[in-house]
Amino acid sequence: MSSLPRAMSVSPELTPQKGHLLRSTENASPDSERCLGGTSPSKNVSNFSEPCVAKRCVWGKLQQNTDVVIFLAIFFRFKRISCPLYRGVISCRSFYLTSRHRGHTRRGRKRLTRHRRDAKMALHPQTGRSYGHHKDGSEPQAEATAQDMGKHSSLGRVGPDVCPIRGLGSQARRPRRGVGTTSPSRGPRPGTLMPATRSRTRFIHCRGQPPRTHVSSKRPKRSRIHRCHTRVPGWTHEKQMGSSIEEGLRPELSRLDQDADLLEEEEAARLPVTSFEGLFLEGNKQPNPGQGPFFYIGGTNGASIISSYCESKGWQRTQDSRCEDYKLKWCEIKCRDNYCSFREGQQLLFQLPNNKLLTTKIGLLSALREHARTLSKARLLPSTQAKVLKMEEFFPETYRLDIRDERQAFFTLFDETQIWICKPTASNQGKGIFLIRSHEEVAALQAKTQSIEDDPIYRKMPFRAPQARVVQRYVQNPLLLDGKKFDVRSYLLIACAVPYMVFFGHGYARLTLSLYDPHSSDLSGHLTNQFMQKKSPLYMLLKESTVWSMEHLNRYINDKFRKTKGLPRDWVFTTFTKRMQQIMAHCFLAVKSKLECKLGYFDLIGCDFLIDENFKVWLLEMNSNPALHTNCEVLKEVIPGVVMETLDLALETCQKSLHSQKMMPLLSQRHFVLLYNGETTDLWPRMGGSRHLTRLPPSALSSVRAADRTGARKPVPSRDAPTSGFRKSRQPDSSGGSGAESEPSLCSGSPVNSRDTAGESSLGPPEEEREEEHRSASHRGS
Ligand SMILES: Nc1ncnc2c1ncn2[C@@H]1O[C@H](COP(=O)(O)OP(=O)(O)OP(=O)(O)O)[C@@H](O)[C@H]1O
Ligand SMILES: [Mg+2]
Ligand SMILES: [Mg+2]
Repeated sequence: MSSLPRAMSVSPELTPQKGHLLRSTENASPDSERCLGGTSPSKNVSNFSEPCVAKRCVWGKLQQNTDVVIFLAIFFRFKRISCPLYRGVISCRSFYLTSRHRGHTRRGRKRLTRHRRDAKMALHPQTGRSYGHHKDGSEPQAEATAQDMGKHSSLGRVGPDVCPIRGLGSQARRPRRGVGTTSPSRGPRPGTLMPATRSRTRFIHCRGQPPRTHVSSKRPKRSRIHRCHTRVPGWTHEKQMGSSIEEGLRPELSRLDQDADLLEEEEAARLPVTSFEGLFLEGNKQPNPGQGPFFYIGGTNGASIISSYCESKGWQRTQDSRCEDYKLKWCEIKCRDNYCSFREGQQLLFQLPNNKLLTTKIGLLSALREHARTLSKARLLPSTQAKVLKMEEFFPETYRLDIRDERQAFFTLFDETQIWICKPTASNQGKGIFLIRSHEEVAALQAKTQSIEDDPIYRKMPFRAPQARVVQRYVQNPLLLDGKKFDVRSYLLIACAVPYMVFFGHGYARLTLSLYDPHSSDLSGHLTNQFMQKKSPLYMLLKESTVWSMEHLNRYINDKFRKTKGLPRDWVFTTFTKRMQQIMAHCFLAVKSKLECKLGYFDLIGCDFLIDENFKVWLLEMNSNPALHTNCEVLKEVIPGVVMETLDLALETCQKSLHSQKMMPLLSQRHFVLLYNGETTDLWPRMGGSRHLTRLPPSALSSVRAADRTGARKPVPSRDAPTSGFRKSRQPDSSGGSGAESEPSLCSGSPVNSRDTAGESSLGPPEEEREEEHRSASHRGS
């Protein structure tokens, strides 16, 4: 407790208004007694603008009645009421963080020095003395410390290691034991800004935001987060701890931060490119403990791979989800705040904010439908007669159950010769899926949806409302591998969003454990997800057989079907690969103009394909946050490569975009295949201004090169399958797709402002949004 007066004496002579405020809060002189004795807060605030009076108040009171001050400090600490003292403390901390951060740069230090000198002169024009001097000459210890510091270091010298708020700097940087000058070599450590053993230091740092680790040359703007109120659908709405306290203080804080912000913005305006360079070019640096660069991983999906990648670059992992000074953030679950505080061009953030346009079942269906409408209109134009991929050629017939007309259409067309599969829009891992085969099952579904629609309570309960669902025609005749059903997981990588750099990547095949029987009611034979297979007691024994590499699949198909079905050699790496690429490019184009893009956003989307016995390729769905587990040997081989190349490409493309460099060739491109190069296709601003894509007029849009290379990964040579010819092979596409197929020039031309039809009328608010918001924390990529 003895250190409390020192804490409260922090920053007497310092800098502009921040220091003034703090001093004012400590007023115990006649002036301040009036304040504390019940003057209105507004009056108190006005008093703060009189620094000299306030300063005298502080020291007078401290000197006379330290215990009263201590008591009041504790009182306000616990009461958390909006009072000058409290505001002052907040301001002090805020300014401390700001200044400390600015002190990281040489220019920042110079500015601080100049700024302080000005402040000192303003406070003591006659004497030129800057520090709190009491009429009686007495000084609290912190004051003495401050003066000591002044002696040891020149008066105006302020280094990065000396907090501009005197006394607080040394306290902030190390435990209070042995207060004195701070070693210049000592930097702040994240999470250890203030020693927890001292109530005074806790007092200061418990307010406002939790300790953060400021590393980059630009101060994270706390206020920006809170200023951003846009409710972006599709993410969890995390409440920041302590935000309510700060909300109440926002006007004061923003006013008080103004100076620092202005200074910093000036500074940032001078040095933007250097800071970007620093950010993206400093890979493989020696780690500097506690100093970053930082990365944050939310969840466990792929965490160890991402983590080792980042650590190999010399970055440090932070566990603070609110850390804003990160270089890379990879979260399983999208969080609105991440996007609000995102610093374009300085950071990498995994997942596009509205990737649900592709990665929910209703989103994808709606996007494809709308794209089909646009394309059909375009087809009427004589200049766009090229063959276009049709949705029904690769996407099983699907109906939304949350739209009455569609539901009715499905109930009407159903007959018992078909099987349908009913899936929740935004779920994964096969959860909530069931098959519909009989009229009874249809009737039950009809009754359920009807009762839900009729129930007003359900409609009003946002979290209890039934999930929006689709029914999809079940592909009854899948290609089987040794009698087992399988699907193929591939990847759509949006490595860069400004300009778009979109890639295709091979994944693996997922097989069921049991033999396929279309009439079986056991879902584990119908659903090929690993999650479903893991439920089987045989899984641990046979898990290696449930995941095949693409090479294995290729060999198998070569061996078993090449002759009997008249397939080209290496069908998997030629025709099939090309078809997947076409489909992915088509889907991407369907949403291209609607995705929210900022430089630094990147996304890895898992795409599931089913091959039927006629070798027709079906897209089943696209997944955000695809599973990156490595619990099988094949996954151990495939997944780390996918993740690391994803990160490499995201870094390289972002860096090139930032520096207006040509994207190609990409040094980090290994297995991924470029599907879409926005640099050559879109008009986009290279630097400065809004980074939102500027669209060319439709007539100027060139055709999309859906696939500039056919095979992403070379097949492992099999005895009878020499690899030499696999890239050249251009055999007829037995899946029905044409090798020469490309999108016409208008294919990407859905209007910029066109609405996402995923938000069409439904049972109350769009279900997919609600669902996505409330995906449980245990949600894992699948
Ligand atoms: N139309 C269909 N015809 C045949 N099988 C299908 C169809 N749709 C889905 N399946 C099977 O059901 C499985 C789960 O479907 P889907 O992938 O759409 O659901 P999910 O819950 O999102 O699963 P995940 O995200 O884990 O892949 C697929 O892997 C596939 O085996
Ligand atoms: Mg899925
Ligand atoms: Mg799937």
